[in-house]
Amino acid sequence: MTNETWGLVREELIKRVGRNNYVTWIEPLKFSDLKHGVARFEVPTSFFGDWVSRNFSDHIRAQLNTAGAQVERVEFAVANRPSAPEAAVAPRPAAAAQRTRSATRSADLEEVPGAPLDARFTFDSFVVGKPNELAHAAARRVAEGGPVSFNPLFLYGGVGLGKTHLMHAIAHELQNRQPHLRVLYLSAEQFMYRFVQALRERQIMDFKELFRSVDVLMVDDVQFIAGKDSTQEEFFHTFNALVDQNKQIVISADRAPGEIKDLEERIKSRLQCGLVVDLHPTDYELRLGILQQKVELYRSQYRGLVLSDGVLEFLAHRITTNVRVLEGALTRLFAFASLVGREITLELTQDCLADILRASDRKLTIEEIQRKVAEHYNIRLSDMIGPKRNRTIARPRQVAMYLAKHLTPRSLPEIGRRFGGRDHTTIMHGVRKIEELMATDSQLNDDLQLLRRQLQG
Ligand SMILES: Nc1ncnc2c1ncn2[C@@H]1O[C@H](COP(=O)(O)OP(=O)(O)OP(=O)(O)O)[C@@H](O)[C@H]1O
Repeated sequence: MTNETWGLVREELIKRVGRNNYVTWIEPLKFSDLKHGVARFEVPTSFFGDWVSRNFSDHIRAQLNTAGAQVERVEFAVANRPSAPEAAVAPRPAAAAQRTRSATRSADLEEVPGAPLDARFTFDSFVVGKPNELAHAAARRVAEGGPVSFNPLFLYGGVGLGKTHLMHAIAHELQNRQPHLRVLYLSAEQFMYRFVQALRERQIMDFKELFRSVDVLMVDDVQFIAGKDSTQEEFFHTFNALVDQNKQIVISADRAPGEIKDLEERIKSRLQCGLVVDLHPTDYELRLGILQQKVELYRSQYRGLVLSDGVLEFLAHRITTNVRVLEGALTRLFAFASLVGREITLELTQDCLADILRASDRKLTIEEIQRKVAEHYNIRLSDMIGPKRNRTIARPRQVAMYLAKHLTPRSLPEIGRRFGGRDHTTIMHGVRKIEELMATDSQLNDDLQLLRRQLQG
């Protein structure tokens, strides 16, 4: 294979990986040689090589094979040249246009090595509903890039509710509005990975400098660093340095800062300093809105497909787990219907999505609620059904009664039986007590929200 052939193959990869990824990760690859089924490429840094290898080597291999080259493996090696400091990091996503425009700027200014952004995750494609309107409004405010009004913006919520989507949307918007800003988006896992690599390669000063020199830092899934002491420590210092310089930070996690176990107290309290907003579980209207938007997108891809009335409503009603599952269901349905060339009817939907529908139907049991609540309050499961009356036991028990009443279809006597044979009036009293306390006790409200989220997945 020649360099020229690689040039052509490379262009084809845009379709697979998107333009941003292409510009950041594929274009800089230099083809070295292809021998015995191994295609070798030169990369600017070892981080770059690791990243491309982990994220894009399958795409590259597949594309090379499609073009007729016989490739079993793709390897990346750092170019053999004196290491200039600026060669130690990868270019920032979508920075190519800027790179040509501002060729005179110092090299390190242009090199912010973040994770690739998903081109589909924009504000335009984000459907707003009651459960996410506050998170959306806060994200929009940050994306305007005006004076920093809250720092950090902390977005949290259950699996697949749109945290990553909103973070990418902020990054896209900032890059469009203010291309000179250095926006760094990465997951907490990548933060740790980069930190460990910097330690190993004795480049910790470069690491510090780099992370302290961005204008906007976005870290996804921060709960990942809980319990990882030196990473937490480094994160803490980075965080402080940026806040001191009045740089915007956006963080996401699967739960509120105070609820992340094994996260240092000082980090928890810093994370709570800005605006903490919750992406609530979706409601029916939001799910329907998301499905309608997706169908619009699919119309161009699957021309001629007919969708019967009531199918989207059925899906929005039945698949309540998370948006990722909902999207997956719709994608499968359209692909299947187009393969068999049939109209998407309710019947076809039920057949094609039987497994997903069954999984979504899973009923929550009172035992699961008791177990989760006991774990949350750190009491023994046996105390849920036992006779103890002291408040540290009785209150969690009432919380479990309340959740059993609201999250399962069980009657009060049935719930009573599962709580060690208690009378239905005791259950009613417990439920009322919690309802009363909810009016004044914000900690209790937080606990209930978290538990609901965990139980309803
Ligand atoms: N309000 C929304 N409008 C449109 N799409 C959405 C919305 N919420 C979520 N999605 C879509 O659902 C999928 C999952 O969202 P995302 O990856 O942002 O979830 P997450 O909250 O980061 O989940 P995780 O906890 O797994 O990291 C994505 O494809 C995203 O585009």
